[in-house]
Amino acid sequence: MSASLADALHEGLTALGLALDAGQQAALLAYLDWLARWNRVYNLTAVRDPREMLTHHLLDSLAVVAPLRRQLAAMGQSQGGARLLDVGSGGGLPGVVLAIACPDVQVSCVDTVAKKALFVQQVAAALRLPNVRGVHARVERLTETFDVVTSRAFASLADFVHWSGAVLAPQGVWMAMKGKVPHEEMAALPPAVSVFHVEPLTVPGLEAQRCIVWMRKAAHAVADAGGEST
Ligand SMILES: C[S@@+](CC[C@H](N)C(=O)[O-])C[C@H]1O[C@@H](n2cnc3c(N)ncnc32)[C@H](O)[C@@H]1O
Repeated sequence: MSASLADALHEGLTALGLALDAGQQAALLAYLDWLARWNRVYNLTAVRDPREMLTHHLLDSLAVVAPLRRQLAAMGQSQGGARLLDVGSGGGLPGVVLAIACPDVQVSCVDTVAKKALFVQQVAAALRLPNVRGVHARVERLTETFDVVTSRAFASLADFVHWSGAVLAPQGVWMAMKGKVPHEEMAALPPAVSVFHVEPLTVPGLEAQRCIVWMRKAAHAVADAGGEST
């Protein structure tokens, strides 16, 4: 990767207020390199220019790191041991980026397309990321539970929570990465799901609007399901 990409990443991290060490920054650039090189074979992303990929994919995903850390702290979850599922992860966005930035969080990236899950597995091995794995499955078929279930460019909020409801731990949270605040999608959510925060994001170098829609299972829904605290 060129020095200018490394500089651009460094600038982006500074703008986001994220302190990642040299090893983490090198891993992010190596991941970008993998994405760029394997894009044609795996059809991972429509964005092909490395500089654009840095902004649209890496920095876009890195923008949720600080909010994620704050949320885990609020949940009383030290990052160590927290389990995160990235639904419809494709080439590992945001899952691989979050795994690099938060080495104590255990990240699973699930996708229905085998070659995408395989790509994540290959990246995890090549970059020596023991806390990330690619899972080839429909999210509806998974049986484990997770503290945080996230997605980016995946589905409407209603479909996202419907398909991943069974894998969210009773006290867990959904972290949906969205563009503009999706008022209509929020209005279409079932009563068993409550939005507790809509968090605006600023992505360095990106003009477009971004936000996180934080959701959890409504208290009555957890009680009805006989849920217990994690
Ligand atoms: C538009 S891509 C987004 C990829 C990535 N999150 C990103 O931001 O670049 C949506 C992905 O969801 C996957 N997908 C669709 N339905 C799924 C399901 N039920 N379970 C798991 N993955 C699914 C697709 O195979 C596709 O890779």
